[in-house]
Amino acid sequence: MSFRLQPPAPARPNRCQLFGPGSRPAIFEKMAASAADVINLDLEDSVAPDDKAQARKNVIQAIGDVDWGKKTLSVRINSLDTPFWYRDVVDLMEQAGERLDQIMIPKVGCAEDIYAVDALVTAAEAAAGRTRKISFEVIIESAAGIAHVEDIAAASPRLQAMSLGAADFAASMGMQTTGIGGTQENYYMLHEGAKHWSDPWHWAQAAIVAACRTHGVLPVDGPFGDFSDDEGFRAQARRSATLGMVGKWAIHPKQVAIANEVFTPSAEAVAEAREILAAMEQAKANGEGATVYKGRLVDIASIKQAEVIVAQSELIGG
Ligand SMILES: CC(C)(COP(=O)(O)OP(=O)(O)OC[C@H]1O[C@@H](n2cnc3c(N)ncnc32)[C@H](O)[C@@H]1OP(=O)(O)O)[C@@H](O)C(=O)NCCC(=O)NCCSC(=O)C[C@H](O)C(=O)O
Ligand SMILES: [Mg+2]
Repeated sequence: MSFRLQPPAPARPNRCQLFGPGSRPAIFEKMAASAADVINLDLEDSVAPDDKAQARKNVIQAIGDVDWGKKTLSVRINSLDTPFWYRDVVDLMEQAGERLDQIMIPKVGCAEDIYAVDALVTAAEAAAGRTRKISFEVIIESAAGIAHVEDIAAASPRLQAMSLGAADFAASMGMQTTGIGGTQENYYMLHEGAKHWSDPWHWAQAAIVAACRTHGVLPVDGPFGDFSDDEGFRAQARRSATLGMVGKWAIHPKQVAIANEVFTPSAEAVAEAREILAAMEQAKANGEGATVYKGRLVDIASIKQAEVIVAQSELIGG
């Protein structure tokens, strides 16, 4: 470890973030009744421009009226290149009340985008006499966003989570696809005539995880658009979890259970992690830094790996 220690990410469950358009209040109670850890009420791209003002009112009313339980409640505001975002922030801060936990800032391209929202939120928060500080989450979904990802991760102490937005990211990068996440038919290696598909989202995800882990922010995988493809969603989520992401968005309620399952360590994984910790306790008692567990090396680094699994399990009450 560097002399500069890696800060911990916020200790709260973030296995699934369920989205719903702010212009569709009929689904708010269903979102609240879901098993998602985080709810994202959307004022941005799932809301048509003519519906923005009404969606804002719907969301503000629902924040106070609906019983959101212990979920993290987040509202996605409009991006900073629109005329809508400042009104989103001001109305939320002045009218939404203390139950709102988080603001999601989309299409972040540089640290200054967060600085601008932070300045507005800080002033409005003080003026409104809010006692709980609003936290931020951001979406990396542009070439500029991924180019400046580390600066963005360090931009504000309010920042708790960062997601990859595959649709806007693909558009900004000029990728030849209309798919939102998942396998891309033309992204393959050819070996002895057989196609082997690669993952075009991998490098961006890895960059996000590294930036987040450096600055104590939760890395999250964004949407998987084809909600009829459960196995495709599961495969994408498993890759994300393996890379260090803590959760994934759901754009349909049927994706919630799969995300929760993938981002909850299995009983077997937790049992194995605890056995590794026990094996290393025994090794320490024997004056050894390394030992053999099920025929493979485990050493002091293995303790940290096992602790990741145990901590993930304990966070969700396992
Ligand atoms: C995708 C949908 C438009 C589908 O809606 P619908 O046609 O109503 O689906 P179903 O008939 O299959 O619904 C079955 C029941 O589930 C309820 N429902 C639907 N959606 C939700 C939801 N999000 N949360 C809770 N409950 C929901 C229906 O009411 C049905 O209930 P019942 O009749 O009682 O059985 C819709 O799911 C939807 O709008 N999804 C969210 C879209 C969204 O928020 N998009 C923004 C995030 S993705 C993005 O922005 C891209 C990103 O930024 C990037 O760049 O990558
Ligand atoms: Mg987007």
